[in-house]
Parts: sequence; C-alpha cells; structure tokens
Amino acid sequence: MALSSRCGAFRTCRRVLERAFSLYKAHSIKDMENTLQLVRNIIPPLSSTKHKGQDGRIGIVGGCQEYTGAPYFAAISALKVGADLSHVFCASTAAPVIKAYSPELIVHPVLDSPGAVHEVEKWLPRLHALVVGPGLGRDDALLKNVKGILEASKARDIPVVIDADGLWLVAQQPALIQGYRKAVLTPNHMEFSRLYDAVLRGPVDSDDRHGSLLRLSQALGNVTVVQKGERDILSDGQQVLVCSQEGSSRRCGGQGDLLSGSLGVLVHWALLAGPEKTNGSSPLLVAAFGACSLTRQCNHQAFQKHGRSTTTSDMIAEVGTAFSKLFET
Ligand SMILES: NC(=O)C1=CN([C@@H]2O[C@H](COP(=O)(O)OP(=O)(O)OC[C@H]3O[C@@H](n4cnc5c(N)ncnc54)[C@H](O)[C@@H]3O)[C@@H](O)[C@H]2O)[C@@H](O)CC1
Ligand SMILES: Nc1ncnc2c1ncn2[C@@H]1O[C@H](COP(=O)(O)OP(=O)(O)OP(=O)(O)O)[C@@H](O)[C@H]1O
Ligand SMILES: [Mg+2]
Repeated sequence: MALSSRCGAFRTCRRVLERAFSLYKAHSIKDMENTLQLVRNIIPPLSSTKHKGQDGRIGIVGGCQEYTGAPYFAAISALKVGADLSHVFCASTAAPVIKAYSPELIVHPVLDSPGAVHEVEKWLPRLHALVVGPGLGRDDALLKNVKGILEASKARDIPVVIDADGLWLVAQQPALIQGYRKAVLTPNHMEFSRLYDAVLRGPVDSDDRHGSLLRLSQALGNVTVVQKGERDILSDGQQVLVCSQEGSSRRCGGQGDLLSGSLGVLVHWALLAGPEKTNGSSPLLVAAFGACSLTRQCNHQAFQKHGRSTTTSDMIAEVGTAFSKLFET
C-alpha cells in the first residue's frame, strides 16, 4: 500500500475512534445527569415544621487507638450533608480525641467494653443508619463486638454502610451481610480484591470490572457494592452505574471516609423517599451514586484551591457548595 493511502486509512480510523469516544462520553454524561436527577428527587426539603432528628440520626461505628481521623471524617461529613445528629461509637482511647476535634459529634466510648453490643443496641431504635468500619482497626475483640452490632442492626432492619475495616470483617465472615438488602459496601481497590477473593474464591478479573462487580454483588445476595477508583462503579447485582464526576489527581487519605459518612445520610433519605422517587432504580444505588458524585466534586473544588496540599479537611469544607452545585440546581 502506498504511504499516502496508509496515512488516509489511519486518519479515517482515528476519526471513527474519536467519534465513537465522543459519543460514549456524551452518553455517559447523559446517564450521569439522569442519575443525578434521581439523587435530587430523594433529598428531603428543608422545612421549619420539622423537628431535630427528622433529617437523619446517623451512627458511625469505628475509631480505635491508631485511627481517630477516619470516624471523625465520616461523622462530620454526615452532618455537613444534612443529618441532624451524628454519633460515633468508638474505643475508649479514641473518644476524647474525637470529642476534641468537634463539639458537634456525640461520642460514645463503648466499643472495647464488655457490654459494647448492649450499649450500642440501646441507641439503635434512635438511629436511621449505621456506617461501620472507618478507623475501626482489626483487633479481634473489637471486631467481635462489631459483629454483634451488625447482627443487632440487621434484626432491626437498620440500613448499614460498610467500609474500611468493616469490610475486613465481612471478608472474614461474608455470612454476616449475605442477602441483607439494606447493606451497602464501599470497598477501595484493595478491599474489593480481598472481598472478591473471600466470597468468590478466586482473583478479580482486572479486565472485567463490571463483570467482577456484578458477580460479587450477586454472590452476596444482591447487596449493593460501590467499587471506588478512577471511576466509581456501583451495582445491586442487576444494574451497574458508573460515576465519573470530575475529581482530581490528589489521593490523600480520608476521602473514602467522607464518602461513607455522606452515604449514611443519603441511604436514609433514599429509603424514606422510596422507589417511586428513583424511577424504579434501587434507592440504595441512587444514594451511593449521590455520595460518589459529592465526594468527587468536593475533591475537585478543594484541589482548585489547594492543589497538591489538599487534605480531607479541605474537602469537607467544600461539602456545602459541592452539594448545592450538584443537587440544588
Ligand atoms: N486519618 C485516619 O484516621 C485515616 C484512617 N484510615 C483507616 O485506616 C485503616 C486502613 O485503611 P486502608 O484504606 O489503608 O486499608 P488497607 O489496609 O486494606 O490498605 C489498602 C491499601 O491499598 C492500597 N490502594 C488503595 N487504592 C489502590 C489502588 N487503586 N491500587 C493499588 N493499591 C491501592 C493503599 O495504598 C493501601 O496500602 C481503616 O480503618 C481506615 O478507615 C483511612 O480511612 C485513612 C484516614
Ligand atoms: N484514581 C482516582 N481518580 C479520581 N478519583 C478517585 C480515584 N481513586 C479514588 N477516587 C475517589 O476518591 C474517593 C475515595 O476513594 P479511595 O479509593 O481513596 O477510598 P479509600 O482508600 O477507602 O479512602 P480512605 O483513605 O478514606 O480510606 C472516591 O470518591 C473515589 O471516587
Ligand atoms: Mg477507606
């Protein structure tokens, strides 16, 4: 083939690929916009007739000797998104530290006490959702108590978001959340692989993220799973959503905690709104999409201001404006 005709063929091929890519991008932007609209539908209106607590009483189970930042990030994010009350159930050594970060949080130093399950159980009737795992650590005694708390929450039909070391526990004992439709798991890259390996007894197929996600969710009995990453992918074992809201290239620790804390509130709102507000999509999936978009938008806004020095605290400062931009347009 002459050089000029080979160049022509290359240009045509490139044009076709570019067109396909721009169609794909336009399609995914349209999908994202449609799903964002569903998130807007589940947000309760602010009203002077409501009493304190109605827009969300959220509990975070986590916080130990080593990790005090993660439960704080999750709990404060829940408040900033719009919950009225945010509780932290943590180990006794972590409690004074978390209290000192913020007077806005209600902190219970119970997680390492012999009566931990009973102490948390007392509060369950007053909570709308639990976020289990941020900064929990992997101490066996704490994990045993958290197992009891999870069982008590399931018995009361309370929605649970499971993140970080809560996912470590679930990887050891998948039966704990098997078939519990009010659970949402939010694994990062490593947590997803660990969970997949534990549940499906084999490694993740990294060339087939959608398939791997669907398989994991289905094997867990259609529990909602959010796999965080360059693009977040979410599934309830039936539908797969992709969130590629623009974030940034800054990956400071704690962003996942912002996501799980926000999700605690959104899950409550979504279940309250019901499937008629989510156009047939699973309310938990819509809530999860909302939390992913919000976290990424916070990351984007914080990065515009702080660049490489962006930290999760900078992202939390953006929750209000990011929320308005995405959901109150
Ligand atoms: N300030 C704090 O108190 C913080 C505490 N954290 C807590 O730290 C504990 C451990 O959490 P980890 O997230 O470190 O969990 P793991 O101990 O399972 O480690 C995850 C590992 O995966 C790696 N990783 C993440 N994304 C990856 C990717 N895309 N490709 C390849 N490797 C990837 C990370 O570098 C990390 O080494 C949890 O309790 C967590 O909540 C974190 O939430 C960060 C903030
Ligand atoms: N490569 C990436 N590009 C853009 N956004 C990303 C990327 N990786 C993760 N994110 C976003 O960062 C947020 C947190 O995801 P990440 O994988 O950092 O969670 P994590 O490891 O659990 O965080 P944490 O440090 O709080 O434990 C999610 O909203 C996700 O969308
Ligand atoms: Mg995490």
